[in-house]
Amino acid sequence: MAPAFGTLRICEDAADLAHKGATFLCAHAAARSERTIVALSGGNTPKPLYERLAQEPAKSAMPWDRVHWVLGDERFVPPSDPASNYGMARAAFLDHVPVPPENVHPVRTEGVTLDKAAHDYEAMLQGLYGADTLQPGKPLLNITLLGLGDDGHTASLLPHEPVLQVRDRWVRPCPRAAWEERVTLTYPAINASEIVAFLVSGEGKREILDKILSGDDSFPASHIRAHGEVLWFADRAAAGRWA
Ligand SMILES: O=C1O[C@H](COP(=O)(O)O)[C@@H](O)[C@H](O)[C@H]1O
Repeated sequence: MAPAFGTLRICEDAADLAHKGATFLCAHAAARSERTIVALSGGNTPKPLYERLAQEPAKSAMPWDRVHWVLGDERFVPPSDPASNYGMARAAFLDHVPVPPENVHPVRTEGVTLDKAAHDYEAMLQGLYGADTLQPGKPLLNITLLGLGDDGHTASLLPHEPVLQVRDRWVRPCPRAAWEERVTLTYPAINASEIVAFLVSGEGKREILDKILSGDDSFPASHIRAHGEVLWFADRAAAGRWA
């Protein structure tokens, strides 16, 4: 049985998922002679993968000087807050690797309004892209890592939120999110990725992953696509009958 979209990469467990994800990221970036832009996901699942990036062999394999790191979404809290996606990525790997500071692009969450944070992040992405309009065939992001919430959300594309309807902006604030305020990349921005890699781990994600792979299109994550390929890195606990 083939997934409704994308390709499954089955991993034995969470540790194997972190290993395979980090290996994939390093290999892809190392194979490119030009700049690679990686969008990081937040939440709990990617942390072990990020920690791998700060360890050998990934630390030496990653061409740090030509990889840029952006956030797929961010909680509107200071980096020191445990909920901060940037704070988590820093603690897990960015503070421990030879990445040039100008290659790291956090969402500003202090001293600005939520709207301005989203506006400025969009402007930053447009600067990286070199245009304020997405061009057919020219990806905005090279690799976008995404998680999968048990409600089917991904990035901060939360079920029933107005941001799901946005087609003309790359970054939007999420003022009415179910949890804390957030900033998120929109469908047009995420779907302008060369590769999207979902990271899905644990039995708690089995039901939602099964629904999405089976073609249920009622969830935010069901509408993610890529210029190139969508990969599902899923451990056996999450993949269930798909493994
Ligand atoms: O893509 C994402 O997905 C997660 C789901 O997180 P997890 O903790 O269940 O792995 C989401 O909340 C996060 O902000 C986002 O980047």
